[in-house]
Amino acid sequence: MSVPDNPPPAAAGGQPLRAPSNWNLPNIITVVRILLAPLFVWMLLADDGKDGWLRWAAAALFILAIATDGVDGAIARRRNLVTELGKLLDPIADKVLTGGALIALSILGELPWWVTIVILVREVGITIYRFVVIRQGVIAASRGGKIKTIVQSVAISFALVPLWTVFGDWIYWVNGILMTAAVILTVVTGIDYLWQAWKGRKARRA
Ligand SMILES: O=P(O)(O)OC[C@H](O)CO
Repeated sequence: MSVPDNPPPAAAGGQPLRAPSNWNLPNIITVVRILLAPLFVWMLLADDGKDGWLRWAAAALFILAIATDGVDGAIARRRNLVTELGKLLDPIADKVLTGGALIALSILGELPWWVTIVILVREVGITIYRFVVIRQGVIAASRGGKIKTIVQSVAISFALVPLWTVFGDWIYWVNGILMTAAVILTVVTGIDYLWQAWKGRKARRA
């Protein structure tokens, strides 16, 4: 999730207030979300992905970490704690969480590697692009990018929670449809970032 630009907070006399410190609550929440990734990946792989308590706990941890996506941004906006670091870190946290889950699912043989690779190439590519153009300001997540992350998160949650043990094998069809939607949105939104960048460059040259 990204945080929309906020006007700099102004004091009563119209003087801008000091920029918020990078080490504020929303950014700390974002860092904690990143640190949860290796933990749930380890929990998932520790028992070879078997549908025991470790699998359920790993899935619960992923859902908790990804569901707090909106929390850091909401606190940042409400308390005027929006920082450039936060805008950069937030999509990275999403990518570390979803990327970690996808790699673990592929290692377990539950998700084809090509799906993981296609998604990772797009996510890493857009992250590198953000760093390359960082001098012109951080590129916040687009609306499509936010929808993509929600669909990815739902698809990965369905793949992680061993719902087939409760509902039967038809749940694999649901997982397949969700993951297909996630891949399509991931590719389309990645192309859209590049298209917008190309249009912006062309406009600046004109
Ligand atoms: O489209 P991206 O790569 O900016 O990612 C979107 C963020 O994950 C939304 O929270």
